Amino acid sequence: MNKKRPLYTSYANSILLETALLNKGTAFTASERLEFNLDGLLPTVVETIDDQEKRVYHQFSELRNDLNKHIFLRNIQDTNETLYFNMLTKHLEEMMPIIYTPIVGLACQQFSRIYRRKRGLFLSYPDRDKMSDMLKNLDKRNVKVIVVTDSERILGLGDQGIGGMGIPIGKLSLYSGCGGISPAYTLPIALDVGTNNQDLLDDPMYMGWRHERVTGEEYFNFVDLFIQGVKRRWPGVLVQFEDFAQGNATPLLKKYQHQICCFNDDIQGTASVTAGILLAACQVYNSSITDQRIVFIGGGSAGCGIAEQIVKHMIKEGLSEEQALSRIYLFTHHGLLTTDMDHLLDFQQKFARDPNEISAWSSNGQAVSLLDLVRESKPSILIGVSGQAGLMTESVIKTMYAHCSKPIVLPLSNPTSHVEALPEDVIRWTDGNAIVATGSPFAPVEYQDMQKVIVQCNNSYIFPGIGLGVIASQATRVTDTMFIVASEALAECSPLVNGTGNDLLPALSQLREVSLYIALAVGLQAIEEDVAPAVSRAELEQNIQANFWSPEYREYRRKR
Ligand SMILES: O=C([O-])CC(=O)C(=O)O
Ligand SMILES: [Mg+2]
Repeated sequence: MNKKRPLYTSYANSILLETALLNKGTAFTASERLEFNLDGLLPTVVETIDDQEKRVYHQFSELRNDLNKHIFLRNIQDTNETLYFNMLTKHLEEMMPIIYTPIVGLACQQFSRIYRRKRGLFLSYPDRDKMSDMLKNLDKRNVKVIVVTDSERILGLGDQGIGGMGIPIGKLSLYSGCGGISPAYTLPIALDVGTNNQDLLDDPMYMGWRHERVTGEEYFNFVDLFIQGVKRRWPGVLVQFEDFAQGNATPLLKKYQHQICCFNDDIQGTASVTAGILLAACQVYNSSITDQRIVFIGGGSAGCGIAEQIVKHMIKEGLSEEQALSRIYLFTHHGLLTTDMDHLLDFQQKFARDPNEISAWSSNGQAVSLLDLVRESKPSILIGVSGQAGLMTESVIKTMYAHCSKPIVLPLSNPTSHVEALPEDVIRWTDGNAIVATGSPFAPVEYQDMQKVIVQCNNSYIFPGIGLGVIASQATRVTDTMFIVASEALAECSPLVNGTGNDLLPALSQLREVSLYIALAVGLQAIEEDVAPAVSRAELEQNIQANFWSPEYREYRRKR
């Protein structure tokens, strides 16, 4: 809902035009131009935001190169945020791949080369004694959502040093563009704890701290300084951890999820969207999540996060934990995880299988291969979270299909170059019978006379709605159950499930509606779990609407 009240500001002259959150450019009216000493600083004509949007969209459309398109959009964002989000919401499907996955990956890799202007906070380890000052220097009094990364695992691209800042910026664009959180309330943060990326360390243009990564106690103490500082500066703020390496992601989540309002998007957001897709697919097939057998390729924190959440849904649907776990197999670069392996990570333990159970599965007397596993365990669902291209080979998919006439195949690794299989291949290898969803966007696949839409199984379906729900309900914690209800809400939005269309998930252009729907479920759950003030459903709905920002200009008055 757009706030129609006038906005009072003491900024004037070119300062007003150079403040991206307030700038309206040629849309300042004649009386505002007089009031704010803007006469002469702008071309004569007074335009509407639609006029401006047409011009910038035309400029955008003239560009041929995706990275240049990204730079162009970021530039509009840095000069006029309202116009940027107005254009983004009008062309979400076209622009999402530019400001978000996959092109944002390239922008992170090239960050120090394409850098233009300041945005967000860079908190570097050598400045750790100045943490409070750095947080104070940012002149946003009312930050409600922070997305923070230490850039060690940017998408599937690994350590990008401070270049990882592109990710929090992109995620927060979706918070505002899809989740209706005003950009006045958002803050991207890069923790600069060094980089182990030698190319960056050797690059004379690299703009981060030229030092190997700080690790262990020093690292965790630094993150803690940051968290405590944020708690003092913006009490109650929602913190989204993004693209931390798996060795740190789970410990940080475990440490802080009961201390502050926070979540890890790669673990919990990815799990939630995947579970939502699986719930929807099960409903379409008239089966239950409890009937599925699932093989994961990759067993890192994201994969285990998905597995954890699937287990919770299975238990909710009546299985014991043991029964649920018996339906899940994790295959990593060490092979199928079994209890006799000595390098299992904490979060992998419960998914490890009894080696006796699988001892006869190998076809050549060696370790069980992925193909052996698929042949013997007969999965109905195959999930790729390996970060490695091509692991879902033709023989793997065909073997799966031989045992399951309607396979669900999710090659989720990002960006596009890291996908485990191309959707068109999976569809061909399964005679058009597979449901395929990917982490990065893919064009629809033509198969015989059908056009198959490839659903994007990306956490962007979930985190904007979680954020909106948390903010509107004033939740003080993000609980696991909020992600469970978010998945169920997402499944209810499935056009195939609710009979409004032929696709498994709503189009990206519907993300605003989806986020509103998820926010309500999340807010209700927060109230139910007593982590948010008790209000009626109607009041919560009202709060969600009141918090839902629309990228339109307001009338300005001078604050004296
Ligand atoms: O950013 C995305 O597209 C999804 C995500 O969180 C990741 O791959 O790390
Ligand atoms: Mg991520």
